[in-house]
Amino acid sequence: MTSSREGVSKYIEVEDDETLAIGYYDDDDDFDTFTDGNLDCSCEDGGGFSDPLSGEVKPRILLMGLRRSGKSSIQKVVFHKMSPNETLFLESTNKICREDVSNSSFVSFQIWDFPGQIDFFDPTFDYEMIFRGTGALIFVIDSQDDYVEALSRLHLTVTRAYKVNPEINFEVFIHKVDGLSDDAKIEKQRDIHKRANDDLADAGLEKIHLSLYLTSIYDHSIFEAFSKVVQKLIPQLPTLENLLNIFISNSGIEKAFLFDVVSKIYIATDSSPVDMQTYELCCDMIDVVIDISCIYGLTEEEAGQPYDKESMAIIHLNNTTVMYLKEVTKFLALVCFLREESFERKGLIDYNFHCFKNAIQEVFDVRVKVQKNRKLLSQRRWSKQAPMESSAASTERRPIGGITCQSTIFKST
Ligand SMILES: Nc1nc2c(ncn2[C@@H]2O[C@H](COP(=O)(O)OP(=O)(O)OP(=O)(O)O)[C@@H](O)[C@H]2O)c(=O)[nH]1
Repeated sequence: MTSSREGVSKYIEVEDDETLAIGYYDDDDDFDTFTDGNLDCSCEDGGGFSDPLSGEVKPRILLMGLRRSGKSSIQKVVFHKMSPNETLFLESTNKICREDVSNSSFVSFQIWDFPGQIDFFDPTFDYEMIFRGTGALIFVIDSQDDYVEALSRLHLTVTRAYKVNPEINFEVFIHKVDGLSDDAKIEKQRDIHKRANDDLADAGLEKIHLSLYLTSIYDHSIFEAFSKVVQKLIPQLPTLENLLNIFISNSGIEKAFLFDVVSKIYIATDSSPVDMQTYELCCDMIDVVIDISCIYGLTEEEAGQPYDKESMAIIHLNNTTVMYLKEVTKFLALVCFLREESFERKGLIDYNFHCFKNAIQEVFDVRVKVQKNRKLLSQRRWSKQAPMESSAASTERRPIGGITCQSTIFKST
């Protein structure tokens, strides 16, 4: 399964304080510039879940850390399906690279991969401009290396970013933990957590919250960590969680995940705890569905979409658990875990799923409306044609939590 943009990665080169050369590296590695500066690169989506809002401001995720800590590898493995072994041949990044990830409307953001050493004192580096529009800052620490320098860099980066934008989520990936024993992992995490927080406390910045994750590109931990980072940037998350809770409790399902199929990031799950094994099984199931579909599901005339409206799969595990995957949108899948006896009421589950899908559509529609109004508002602000306070559009904004889903879900008995 590939995004429709595979092979063409969009990048941005920071040239000076104000000027950004916007363009992309194509397969022959030439940097081509968009003359009109049009950055809209969301995927076309016939399923009705595309984002028709060109010019929408997407949350920005920054990947920072020392040289060779693994930033580019993370981006390539999670978003470009690069196999972990291939990352051995990645060259060092020497300029800021930007990529738009627009798999579905809920998973839509920009990733900025920074070269190892950013000099905050370099006058040509406008870090204020960069941090101002940032949703999450991922700082990657190589756990197989001495991390004293990384910690001081983390401190400098976090304090600078916080001063510019206190809303940023600070995420620390303690990376390359594949070479460590379980005890060593816990010990490293504890030590890094303590030292980083002590440094912040010394600077009087104990209110800054750092979230720590143990990650490796050689297992699913990097996908799980990225899922959590992305989830924090989805304003509709509580609504999605709520919908999943209602769906599973009325259908006899034990656990359900809403997955972005392309990246295998789960954008929401019900409120019961997630264990790594369950998450890994879901990822494997998605791979199986896509692989089987690629091999047996595509006719020669088809342009090659292995995931579509018809996509669904049922896997019976040997512990009386059933895994059930259903297509929600062109880019989203619902993966559920349930007992065999609950699966006997498949009709009820399918009906409830239908209601769930409609509810997701409603959430999406509200989001589109909010974004449209925001765009309208900013256009008006720029053209100074209408005062901001009296804009009718602003009255249209309503909190996403206020959605009432009208679909009736039937209760499993
Ligand atoms: N063992 C292990 N190696 C990793 C992991 N992630 C990345 N690497 C390796 O780390 C090396 C550096 O990775 P890069 O992704 O180029 O690092 P970077 O941070 O982008 O480096 P710069 O571009 O120089 O800033 C590569 O050889 C990767 O194969 C991991 O999870 N485990």
